[in-house]
Amino acid sequence: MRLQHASASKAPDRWTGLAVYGMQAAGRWQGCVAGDRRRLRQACLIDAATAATKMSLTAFSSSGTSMSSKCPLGFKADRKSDVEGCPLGFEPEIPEVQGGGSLILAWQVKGRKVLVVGGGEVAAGRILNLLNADAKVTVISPREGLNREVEYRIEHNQVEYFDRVFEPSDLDDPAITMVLTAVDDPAASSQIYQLCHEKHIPANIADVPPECDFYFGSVHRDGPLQIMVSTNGKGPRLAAMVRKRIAEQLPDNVGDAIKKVGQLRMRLRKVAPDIEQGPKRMLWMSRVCEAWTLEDFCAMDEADMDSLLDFYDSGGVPSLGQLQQGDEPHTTAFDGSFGFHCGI
Ligand SMILES: C[C@@]1(CC(=O)O)c2cc3[nH]c(cc4nc(cc5[nH]c(cc(n2)[C@H]1CCC(=O)O)[C@@](C)(CC(=O)O)[C@@H]5CCC(=O)O)C(CC(=O)O)=C4CCC(=O)O)c(CCC(=O)O)c3CC(=O)O
Ligand SMILES: NC(=O)C1=CN([C@@H]2O[C@H](COP(=O)(O)OP(=O)(O)OC[C@H]3O[C@@H](n4cnc5c(N)ncnc54)[C@H](O)[C@@H]3O)[C@@H](O)[C@H]2O)C=CC1
Repeated sequence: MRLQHASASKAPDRWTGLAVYGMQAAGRWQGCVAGDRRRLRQACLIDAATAATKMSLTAFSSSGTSMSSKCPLGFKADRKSDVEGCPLGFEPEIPEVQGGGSLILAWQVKGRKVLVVGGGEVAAGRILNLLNADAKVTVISPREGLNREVEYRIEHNQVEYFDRVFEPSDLDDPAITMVLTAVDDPAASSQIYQLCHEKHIPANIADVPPECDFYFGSVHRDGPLQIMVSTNGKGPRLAAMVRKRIAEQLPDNVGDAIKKVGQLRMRLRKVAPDIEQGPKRMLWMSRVCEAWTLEDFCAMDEADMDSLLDFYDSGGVPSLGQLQQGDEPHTTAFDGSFGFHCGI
């Protein structure tokens, strides 16, 4: 019998804390993976190919719950004591809760009705954010207070417009998904918030953070890429500074690179459409993303994409350079080792 402990080394930021134990008994490899639930799910993906061919993998969550239901290939479930009895032991890594933050989401408002009250500079920024997300925007604000940008949106029919102050009946339309106020009248702001609250309409009241169901953040946009920075109300101007610093670090055409990855993923789904292919598809796509740099994706063209997809069946992941030199896919099956070695 031979014992082997292998921990992930390829991408330590992602895999720290994951341990894979392999044991060879009667000529057959038995493996168990120790780590938290998230890592176990990743581990199950990593080892999908291996398990299907060479390993019998047993996975446990840190609470001892069997992970079999989560494992794409239905790994054999067993008892936690088997892990505890594992000669190398393990330290499950449980993410620490850091309360006081916001739940950052990418809200899909496409085609939904959003009411903006106010037509000044802050409203102009809100309207742009909404139009960028394909929302149907209604603006309510007296004409004399309109900012030039808001006037432009109205003139070009990019928004629906009512030339008057807010009235409570403006909230009667059940199609209203969200309300944003940016007015220079604190009493009006609080009244609108109260009404939205009663009607369960999520609202952002620009001048009153405690009366916001959600805050805006500083957003970097490049095609499909959006990066939002929030300081949770502490320093909005700093949010903009951090956003600019992050954007400076990115390759110029990273938005295009992301579009291309989107195409690659769609084409991959055509090459491997079956639901059972899901784990292999995700594993291969993850490996490509880890092996290639952002700059590689920026440089990838249609022909590279086609050649790359030719490697999917074998599970191989060529570098961009290899693709461009015309390397052919290997015919041998992918061993599933994903950068760590289990001595199989
Ligand atoms: C809580 C929040 C609620 C919300 O608006 O959703 C909020 C609240 C308030 N902002 C105020 C002031 C300023 N806000 C900005 C700029 C931005 N403010 C944004 C978001 C947020 N602002 C939310 C928290 C987000 C976070 O903390 O991360 C950004 C990120 C996004 C956006 O607005 O789209 C956008 C930068 C976008 C970019 O440039 O990329 C500037 C700078 C400038 O205009 O250049 C100033 C002046 C300088 C200063 O005061 O710091 C005031 C005081 C008003 C007063 O004193 O009267 C309040 C109310 C209060 O704090 O009480
Ligand atoms: N959250 C944020 O990022 C920021 C918030 N603010 C706050 O946002 C608010 C708006 O700021 P600005 O756009 O610079 O002001 P602004 O004075 O340029 O615009 C206010 C707009 O609200 C309209 N308005 C006033 N009362 C109204 C009502 N009852 N119904 C409909 N429209 C009405 C005015 O006609 C005008 O178009 C201010 O209270 C300001 O303190 C200011 C800077 C940043």
